[in-house]
Amino acid sequence: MTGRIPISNVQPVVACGRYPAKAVVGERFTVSATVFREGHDAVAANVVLRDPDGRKGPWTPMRKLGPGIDVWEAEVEPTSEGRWSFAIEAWSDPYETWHHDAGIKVPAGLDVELMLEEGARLLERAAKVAGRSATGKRALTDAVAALRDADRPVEARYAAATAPEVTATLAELPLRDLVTSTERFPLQVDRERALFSSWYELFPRSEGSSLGGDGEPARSGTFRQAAERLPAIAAMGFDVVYLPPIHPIGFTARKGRNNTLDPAPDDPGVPWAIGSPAGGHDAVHPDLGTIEDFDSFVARTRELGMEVALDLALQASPDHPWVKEHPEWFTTRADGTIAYAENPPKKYQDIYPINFDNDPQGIYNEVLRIVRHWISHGVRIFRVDNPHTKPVNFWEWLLGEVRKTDPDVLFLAEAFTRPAMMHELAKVGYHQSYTYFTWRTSKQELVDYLTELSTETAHFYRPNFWPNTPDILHAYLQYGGPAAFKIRATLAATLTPSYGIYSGYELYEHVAVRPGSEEYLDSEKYQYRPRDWEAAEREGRTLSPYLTLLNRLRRDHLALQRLRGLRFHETDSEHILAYSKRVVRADGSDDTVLVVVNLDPHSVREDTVHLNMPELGFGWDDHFAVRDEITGETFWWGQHNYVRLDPYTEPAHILTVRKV
Ligand SMILES: O=P(O)(O)O[C@H]1O[C@H](CO)[C@@H](O[C@H]2O[C@H](CO)[C@@H](O)[C@H](O)[C@H]2O)[C@H](O)[C@H]1O
Repeated sequence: MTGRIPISNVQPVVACGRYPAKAVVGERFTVSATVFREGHDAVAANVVLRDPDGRKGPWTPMRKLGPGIDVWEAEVEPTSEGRWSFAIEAWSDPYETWHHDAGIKVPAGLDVELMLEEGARLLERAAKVAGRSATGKRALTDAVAALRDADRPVEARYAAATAPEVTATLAELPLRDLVTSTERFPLQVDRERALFSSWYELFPRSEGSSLGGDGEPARSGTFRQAAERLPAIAAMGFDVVYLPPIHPIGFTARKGRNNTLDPAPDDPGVPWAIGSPAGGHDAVHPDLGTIEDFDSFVARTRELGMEVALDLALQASPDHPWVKEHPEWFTTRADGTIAYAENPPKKYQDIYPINFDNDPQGIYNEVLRIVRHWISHGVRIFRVDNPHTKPVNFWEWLLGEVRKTDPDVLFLAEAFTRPAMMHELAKVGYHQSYTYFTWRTSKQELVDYLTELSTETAHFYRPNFWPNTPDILHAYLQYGGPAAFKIRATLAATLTPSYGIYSGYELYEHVAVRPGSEEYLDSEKYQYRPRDWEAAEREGRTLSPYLTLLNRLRRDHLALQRLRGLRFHETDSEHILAYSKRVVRADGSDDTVLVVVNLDPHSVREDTVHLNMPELGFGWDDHFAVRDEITGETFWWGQHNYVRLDPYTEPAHILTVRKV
């Protein structure tokens, strides 16, 4: 049934409240609803935010967006992790109704004494509301006396009842009639890294590895060697070190270099082909070292202020212990064979997919055991490979179980598939999700996609932007030269609060295995990839100083740590993209970053940026100082601004706004 005061279109609500909306600790976000009533009496609304213990938050009145719209909103800010809730209360506002009516009738001389007495009775009632401060009470009783003081001029009596101290007192604790509440809507509040994180993907086996040759076999790097690379990653400002699977790799149907099906004897195989006689998902590859070496790697990562994210790829090489111990976990065909996995058109001939329906309880328990095993080794983040090829209700169960014991453990969904599945995975509990960003390169594509991500889906889908991954070397990077790497890193790092790069990005690695392919030549998925980081630094062949700057700006600017608050600004050229990120804090202060990017990595582009000034907190005719954090230059900007961006020097402005 509709309540006495109708309340509809409550946001943020996911699937009618079946799943929680998402926020992180300290994230201020907008709650909104449509509220109205019959007739002409005034209505108002407020949000009731409750913490995980059910305690109510501070009184949060909502404001009406504009006349005739009936949309109300307010900002709330959860302060701790856990399952919060919120409800909207709508009510009839007798004081506001009186204020409006008396404002018309008293000056017109209509029902004057009656109106003033009705006002006095209302304020008398308001003075008795429990919890009213002594000062507030006095302001109201003084107004009551003034309203009834027939010796004063009528205007003065009316003015006393509408004085700022009276309206402020009533704003603090209003008179509320016909209070109508919605149900409580769930809100999951996670630790901040669920929203704001900077990922670096690293194959530990490549650090200190050798490709062999001259009769020498290829040699794997180890956890201990990979740990030596950690300080450089931390110095660049990354905070999550993501490791592709670290488990033993199968021999049967092992793949060779460049995804060939006839490996050389010393080809190491693909890390995602998990399982060999040395163990399965709970073991470490013997070439990488021991579990103690892994523990030291995790500890060193933490010492440097970062976290390890581990790959969770639920599939098995034909040599995985599961294949012998639990043949029922796989689908056996009529000829007795098990079909290999596919993600069409990709073929994964070296792995078997799991059939979750044959022995759900057995598989569920085994996966939970594995996840808990790695949690016990200090892993608090999992990057889940191809979650869209497993049942959604399995993920809902698994993530729910983990949340019960380890609510700080985060999961990133690597589902490159249709939006319905990507959204559902986020709704049932994934904290972050990969996106289509890698393939959105034109201005219109970026505007459309980012508008969707930062508004329509922001309350349940936290995007993580990757300019490259070991599977995706976009043509833009293959043919755009170093400028393309700068441009895509700038976009990824400033458009959304979570982004990541796969190592080698800073070295501008850009050669595809063949024209038209997005696969790297000599991909690290199939072989070791030793890199001479020091020589690249020495010779200035690295983007790492720029990445360091981007990550510093992300740490320094709250606006870059939030998804909501992104606005695009008009530009004349199809090659120039302009946007701002802005956060207004509870005390009214704000943080604003303006970014202008030349999307054309080949040519200098000049253009005019037309700023939507109110979106930046300015009037249309205001002027203000901006500092380009890349070059250190300061400009004086207003509504219309000339820009010239040269991809061979700096293809972007990252401007911090100075308010004077
Ligand atoms: O299917 P996606 O594009 O989402 O890619 C992810 O999953 C793949 C399967 O795990 C994985 O593919 C790699 O491992 C396979 C199994 O060893 C191998 O057959 C593929 O050639 C190799 O690319 C991919 O890396 C991962 O991101």
